[in-house]
Amino acid sequence: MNEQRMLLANGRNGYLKVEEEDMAELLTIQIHMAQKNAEKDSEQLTAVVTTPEKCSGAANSTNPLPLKKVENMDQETWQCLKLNKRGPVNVDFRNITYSVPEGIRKKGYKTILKGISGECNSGELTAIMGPSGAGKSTLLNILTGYRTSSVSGNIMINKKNRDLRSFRKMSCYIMQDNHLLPHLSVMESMMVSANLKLPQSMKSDQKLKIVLEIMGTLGLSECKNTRTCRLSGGQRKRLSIAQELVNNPPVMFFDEPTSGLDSSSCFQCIALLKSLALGGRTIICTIHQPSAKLFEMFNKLYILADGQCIYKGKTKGLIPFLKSESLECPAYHNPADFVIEVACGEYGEYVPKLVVAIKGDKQDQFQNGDHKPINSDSYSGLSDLAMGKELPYMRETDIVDTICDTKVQLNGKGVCGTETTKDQDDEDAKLLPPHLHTFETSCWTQFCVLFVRTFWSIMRDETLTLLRFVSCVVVGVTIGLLYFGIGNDAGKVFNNCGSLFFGLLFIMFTSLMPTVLTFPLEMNVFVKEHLNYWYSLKAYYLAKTMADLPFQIIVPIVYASITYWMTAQPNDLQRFLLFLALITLTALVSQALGLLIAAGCTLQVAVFLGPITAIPILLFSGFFVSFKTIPKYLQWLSYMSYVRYSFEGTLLALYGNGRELLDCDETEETKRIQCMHYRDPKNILEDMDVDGGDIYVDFLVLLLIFALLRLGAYIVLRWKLRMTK
Ligand SMILES: Nc1ncnc2c1ncn2[C@@H]1O[C@H](COP(=O)(O)OP(=O)(O)OP(=O)(O)O)[C@@H](O)[C@H]1O
Repeated sequence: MNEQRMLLANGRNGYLKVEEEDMAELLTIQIHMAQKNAEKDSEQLTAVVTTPEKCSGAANSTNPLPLKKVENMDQETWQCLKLNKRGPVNVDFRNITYSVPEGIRKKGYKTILKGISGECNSGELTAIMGPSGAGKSTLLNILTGYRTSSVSGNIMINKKNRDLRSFRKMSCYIMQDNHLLPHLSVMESMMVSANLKLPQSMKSDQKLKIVLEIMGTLGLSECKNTRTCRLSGGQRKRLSIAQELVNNPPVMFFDEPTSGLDSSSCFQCIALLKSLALGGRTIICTIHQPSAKLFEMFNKLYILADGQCIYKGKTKGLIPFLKSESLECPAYHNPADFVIEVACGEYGEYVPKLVVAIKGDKQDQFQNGDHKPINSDSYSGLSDLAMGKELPYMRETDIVDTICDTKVQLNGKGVCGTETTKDQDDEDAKLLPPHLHTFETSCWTQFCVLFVRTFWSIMRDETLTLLRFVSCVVVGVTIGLLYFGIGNDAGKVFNNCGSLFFGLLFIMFTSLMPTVLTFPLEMNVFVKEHLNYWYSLKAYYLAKTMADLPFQIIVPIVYASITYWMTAQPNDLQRFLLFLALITLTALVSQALGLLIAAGCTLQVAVFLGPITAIPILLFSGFFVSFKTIPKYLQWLSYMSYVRYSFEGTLLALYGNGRELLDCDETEETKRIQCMHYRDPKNILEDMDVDGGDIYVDFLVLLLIFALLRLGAYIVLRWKLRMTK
């Protein structure tokens, strides 16, 4: 009775007949793939469900089985939503408890999940529901493996203990906020995903075919050239799903997939999840309060109230279950609303009663189905693994058994069914064959793909990139005009030092602030993609910093070239090149500082902290207060100020190394004395307190600070990733 049979007729107006007792009475899906252009690029997935909205809960089994009409959906497209050549992946969790420290001093503990258990099977769409604060997102984060610390209990994959790394590889987590890079088009975003998530050995045209198929199926072909920042909420959601679908993961998690969508888009979204589940995947999502129409599309429900499970089982079993506990859903009332009201205590203190009831003998009655996954073809990867062969495209699900078996063989005892802890995960990871831990592509490929993506993102960020260039030209010309031709004038030495210092200050802020402003936003995308196993932190960090390098170099070079000649600094190539190098190095150090601040803070904190850190750096740079006049107990701060080395180096580059005497045109007696004093560049260096300095030491120290800041930013990023767990 519970078998699913899908009959697909080839051709544009094929009919898909799905027989499934569980869902037969609940919905009639009509997936309409409208063809808008000759190449089928504009296919739009629209789905219409007709379902009784009354609070019947249980299905009427005498109804004739509905015929699902699929228009314009050829077999190839349907295949795209199907999970081929995979065994089912069932996720079981037992006795999950999660506590967090509570209170300002964190002395107490708050238990958010209180020993809950359940199972999510392949071929099913499971909804985790409950009132706000019930613990839905927490449970989802634990199931996905995004949260591992302070969690106790067992999570099992196909009845065997979960190995976190390999599970991450075979699953994906689509978060509530669709974190996408705004300046990439839909097609480009998809190709980045394909190039990172599909095996390196796969040919480009094959990857393109997969991408086009998925885009067509999810109705994204029409907007393939649209930048993601211009997509609608529904399109953004579909793009997030499409990106993860590229490698055909058998387990997909969604956090509030319908949030922010209108009712039609909500319906399209859940219809899509349903299609993915029908394709053989295990689909688990949290949902707040679905409409009756959406509610009935779910195969299974897992309802939480105050961290405890008050119902788990088939959707159609909910109303009979509540009825058996004397909770009668009023006629024409949405069952989803009703159960949330019950969970909130609107009908009295029913939660403890329901918790006990669903834990007891009633769970079998409502929970288990007679579920049978669609794809039961099994694949034994064990022999391949044993032979050290590379496993073919996306067979992780099949590897699940192998992983556990391998562990059992390796450690000589069964580890399945033991408590899942972070240490355990780490321990397990060590036991696994190394190639199962790795990403689909090599570190070099990841770097190349991410480098190109970051480079184009910066190029297309017209506002910021253009602003950086325009401001450097405008400020450069303004400074040039303000201090025009003073570089060789002994009477205007201090004005010249002021122009040099202002140049460093300008370069410092134009490098620091864009990084501080943009990096925290990018972090969300990075965390999502990294945790979904697209690429390593190493590859990302290298690509990110290298792609920004040309911009960090060009801006100071343009600025320095304009001001150097306009302010008539010495006509000497060596001095000019040293000046350029120092300005550029200052820009790089500032960017590294911005990166460190942005990596460790939220956007709000970073925006505040960025300019604030600049104050002591500038104060102790030697321009406002000379080193000798700084109180002894504060002098160490001067060594920390990288602008001190930049400024000292700049003065040495321009006035040091045996520069000829400067011009002096002063006629006024008092000024002439000072002017004659500063004709000798040595006196300038002496009075600026840099005469004992060495320009090459300045370069070395700047390079050292740059390296330390970059390393610091990497460590902070790594630490932050750990903290998210
Ligand atoms: N790190 C934490 N420290 C303290 N309390 C926390 C922490 N994380 C979660 N909580 C609390 O745990 C409870 C469950 O949070 P969770 O985000 O899982 O709820 P939810 O059911 O997803 O709610 P919503 O539907 O409103 O998003 C909330 O009361 C929340 O305040």
